[in-house]
Amino acid sequence: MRKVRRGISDGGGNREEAKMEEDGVNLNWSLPVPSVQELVRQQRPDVVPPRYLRDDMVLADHRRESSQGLPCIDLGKLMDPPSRSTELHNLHSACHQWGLFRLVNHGVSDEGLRMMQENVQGFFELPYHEKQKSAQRPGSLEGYGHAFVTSHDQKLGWNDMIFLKCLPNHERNLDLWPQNPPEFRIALEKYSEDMRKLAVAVVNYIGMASGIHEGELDLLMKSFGEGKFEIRMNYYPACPEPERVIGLEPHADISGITLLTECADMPGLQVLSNDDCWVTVPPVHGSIIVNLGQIMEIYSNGTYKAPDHRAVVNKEKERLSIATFCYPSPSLPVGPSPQVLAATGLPPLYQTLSHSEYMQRFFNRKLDDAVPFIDTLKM
Ligand SMILES: O=C(O)CCC(=O)C(=O)O
Ligand SMILES: [Fe+2]
Repeated sequence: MRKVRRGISDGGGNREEAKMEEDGVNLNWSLPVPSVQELVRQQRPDVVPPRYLRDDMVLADHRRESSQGLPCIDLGKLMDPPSRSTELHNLHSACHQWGLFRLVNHGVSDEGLRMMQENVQGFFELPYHEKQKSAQRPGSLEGYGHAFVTSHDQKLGWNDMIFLKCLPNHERNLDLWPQNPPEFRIALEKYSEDMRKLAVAVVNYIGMASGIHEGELDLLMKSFGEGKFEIRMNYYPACPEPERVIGLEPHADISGITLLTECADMPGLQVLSNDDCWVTVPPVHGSIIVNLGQIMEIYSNGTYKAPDHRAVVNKEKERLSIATFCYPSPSLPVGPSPQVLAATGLPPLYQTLSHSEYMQRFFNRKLDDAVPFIDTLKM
């Protein structure tokens, strides 16, 4: 069993949580907590306030390894018939061993990436009261705030975020979309379209690499083309004691795949390797990090993995990242691929659920550290 908690922040079994569980209240919301960016800006602390201290988790776990060996996949080579089969083989190993890879030649224009990154940076540079116009409303995770804070004494990540539903269009809550910087909305619309196109292409090749073909492959691509795209923009301020906090705590995404870009060249993302080391994924200008989410781990019947990853922070400078969570259409059940099962001759490791049941199980699950979410879906 995996050691790392999945998907949800530390809560530690206190009274509020126990009560929420009794009441059947789900976790698709977050308590308002102070902005870390404001805390740093106003107080310029020399030491980290107690609520952010994660000595328990971070120090025990702070072995680092070089990034050598992290896979890099070239989408141009996948698209080009003469180089395809070698690159599919590399993609298969990347998804199997890491569940994460750097993608180059991805076809998203530098201009599109830059415009989005500048607008995200511009949003976080606004005065607090301006950002608060997009603040999360009670009972929802969408908007400017924090995710998965469910009790008043819960430890916090060194992070502020804004989380917005982008596609399909009718899922947008435009009242939460910042009007400032003035080009933010245009940039986000364009970026989410770019991410949709890219996700369809990436999923096509991940499907091929896992041995899926014809009708099922078409269905997989179509369902990502019609899928849900949700974007989380993260701001991690510089921290006086970076080794004592965590930017974003270890988790695996519940998406199909996640496409991650970074606004500058500050490292922070780390992925857990097969031999349990946190490996830094250094930013490389213009590339996009792809990590598999738990829907793809289930779809591949466990052949591919949704890796545990986390973000650490540093003393020198803030770091900003943009994570696009790409989900297949809710009409596609979440379960092992019939063609993968047929090709491997293995029994299904996971149950097949409707998309809404999968999401409900995630948000309604018990805050039980011992069992990672994906393991609760095993047969
Ligand atoms: O900031 C990062 O590099 C990681 C972001 C992430 O994992 C997430 O938002 O789910
Ligand atoms: Fe993530």
